[in-house]
Amino acid sequence: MHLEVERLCKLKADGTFLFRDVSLSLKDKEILAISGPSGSGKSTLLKCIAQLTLYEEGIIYLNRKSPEDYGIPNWRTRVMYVPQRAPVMPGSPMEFYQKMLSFKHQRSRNCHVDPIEISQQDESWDKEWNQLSGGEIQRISLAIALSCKPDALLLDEPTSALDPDTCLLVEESLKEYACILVTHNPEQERRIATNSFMLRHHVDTEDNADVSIDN
Ligand SMILES: Nc1ncnc2c1ncn2[C@@H]1O[C@H](COP(=O)(O)OP(=O)(O)OP(=O)(O)O)[C@@H](O)[C@H]1O
Repeated sequence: MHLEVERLCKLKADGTFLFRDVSLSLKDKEILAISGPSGSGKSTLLKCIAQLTLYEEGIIYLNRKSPEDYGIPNWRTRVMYVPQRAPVMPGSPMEFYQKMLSFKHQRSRNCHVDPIEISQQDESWDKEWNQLSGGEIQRISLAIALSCKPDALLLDEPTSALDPDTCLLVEESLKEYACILVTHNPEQERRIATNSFMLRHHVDTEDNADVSIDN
């Protein structure tokens, strides 16, 4: 697996750069940590890579194929974004998971593992989403994503609502995957990141690239 991002640029609504010329590379079992101040564009960067948000310039490849080569729905099952907070949804996590499995692009991948086993919390799966704690929602959302075995996981502060012990458990489980992970926790970055960068507020001077990481 090789995910490559080359010179990705994203403009804000006012026409100035949110970030400019971000380049990065991710391979199997690597964890790339992204830190940086609030509003510097970390979540937006992940959403651009997942093809959930448009960007102005740049190219993204998975195994040398573009999102268009895969088709966007297929790309999103392979390069999967997990938001910091799951949107409020009706029903239970199990209903959500069953529905997700019925989507053509998930069905065709046919490589799911049991998310209940991954989450190690049987009792939460049949409750309504709105009866779960922030930490329970975070663990279940991550377990659903891991169970789909995406090629790359794009994780937006995946442990921000977890207690320290659960956080360490989740970190251990991530080491098997290729992840780009947004974190505000320098200790977490030290514990699990194989590579890292800080996204700062963009200063618009000539040829001012924000990040370039090449493995
Ligand atoms: N699709 C979009 N197009 C243009 N600008 C956007 C888009 N989505 C978000 N933004 C703007 O980009 C800025 C950065 O938002 P983003 O959520 O990416 O920051 P962040 O670094 O993840 O912040 P935090 O650490 O607080 O979560 C915000 O000002 C937001 O309004």
